[in-house]
Amino acid sequence: MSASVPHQSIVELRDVHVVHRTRGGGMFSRERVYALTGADLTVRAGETIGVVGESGCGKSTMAKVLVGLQRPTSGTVAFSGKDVWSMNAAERRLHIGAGVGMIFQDPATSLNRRMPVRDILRDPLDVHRRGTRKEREERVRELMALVGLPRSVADVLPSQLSGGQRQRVSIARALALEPGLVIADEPTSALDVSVRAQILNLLLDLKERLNLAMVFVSHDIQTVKRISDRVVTMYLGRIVEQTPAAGLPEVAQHPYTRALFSATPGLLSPLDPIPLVGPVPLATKPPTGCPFRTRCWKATDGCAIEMPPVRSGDGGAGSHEFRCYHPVPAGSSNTELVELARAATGRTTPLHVEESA
Ligand SMILES: Nc1ncnc2c1ncn2[C@@H]1O[C@H](COP(=O)(O)OP(=O)(O)OP(=O)(O)O)[C@@H](O)[C@H]1O
Repeated sequence: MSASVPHQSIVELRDVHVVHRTRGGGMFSRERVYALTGADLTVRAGETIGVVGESGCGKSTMAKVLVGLQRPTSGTVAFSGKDVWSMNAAERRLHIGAGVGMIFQDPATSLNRRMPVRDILRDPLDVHRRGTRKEREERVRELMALVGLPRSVADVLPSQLSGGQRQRVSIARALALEPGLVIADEPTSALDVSVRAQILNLLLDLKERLNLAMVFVSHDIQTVKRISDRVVTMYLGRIVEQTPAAGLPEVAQHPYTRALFSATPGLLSPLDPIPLVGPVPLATKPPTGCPFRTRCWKATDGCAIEMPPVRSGDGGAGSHEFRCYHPVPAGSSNTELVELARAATGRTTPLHVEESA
């Protein structure tokens, strides 16, 4: 994105690819899974970026790259301007660990089951040698108060806590070293519906109070739209669009973003999904050119030749970009797009039906 946005960048991904090698092509051969392809993303101080896309499109892979848990196959990941994968492991841990905190989907598996809450929270402070022992104990108490955990749970194990309390521990741990950025990968989806709103509100409150930047990965598109400044749409390992959240879905110009949002209950009334053709291709065999062309009602033969270059969208210089040869005119109504897609494809099947095909 352009340099016209005033905030300082915390993390920058440049042309990042993640390719996994997996068994699947027979006993002795390995298949390549293209989990992330050519990702460019800048996360700036204080902003909230929502990441959306269907299952398997690479959201978690990108989240792990952003927090230094996944080494890219190629491309650069720079924290505060420094390429972290050119550092040695110890330098990288120190550099990233202090700057970025990660909140995982399921606190039942992401917290050390043998450690009491106090030790879980003190661990990052010990590793990073923050303050004296007494100061670390004081910081643990502060963190517990920050996330609304009673002092009485300091000595209990995660298994003795409720799901909501466990996620509060994860949030406190992610904030232990006062990072400028928190990556939250589906932070509420493993929780009971009754506590989801509390945890989300806690995160938003902390974000404001501590002036954190946040990358929020979620299938809950309505929430993503509500809480984000910017929304990144991914499809088959690619970032296909970045838009300002305000004005979504009409501001979006990539046909996939419009289709995804049109299939989201609660955003448009009545729900009127844009029909798409066929299933999502396999991540082992992504199409040539634009990855969405096999399902897109606007695709032409030219879309198969190469990935469309980045174009600026009408949603604001520096904050709206997409990669498409045949973008939707900004402001097009959903009804208009549904009619065009039906006419072009002869299909009426909505996205969420195709997803399970
Ligand atoms: N360790 C791995 N080995 C092989 N393939 C992997 C590995 N991790 C992820 N993948 C594959 O990479 C692709 C992207 O996965 P990723 O988990 O990033 O998607 P996602 O958008 O987060 O999905 P979901 O919304 O279901 O969590 C998928 O095809 C997935 O199966």
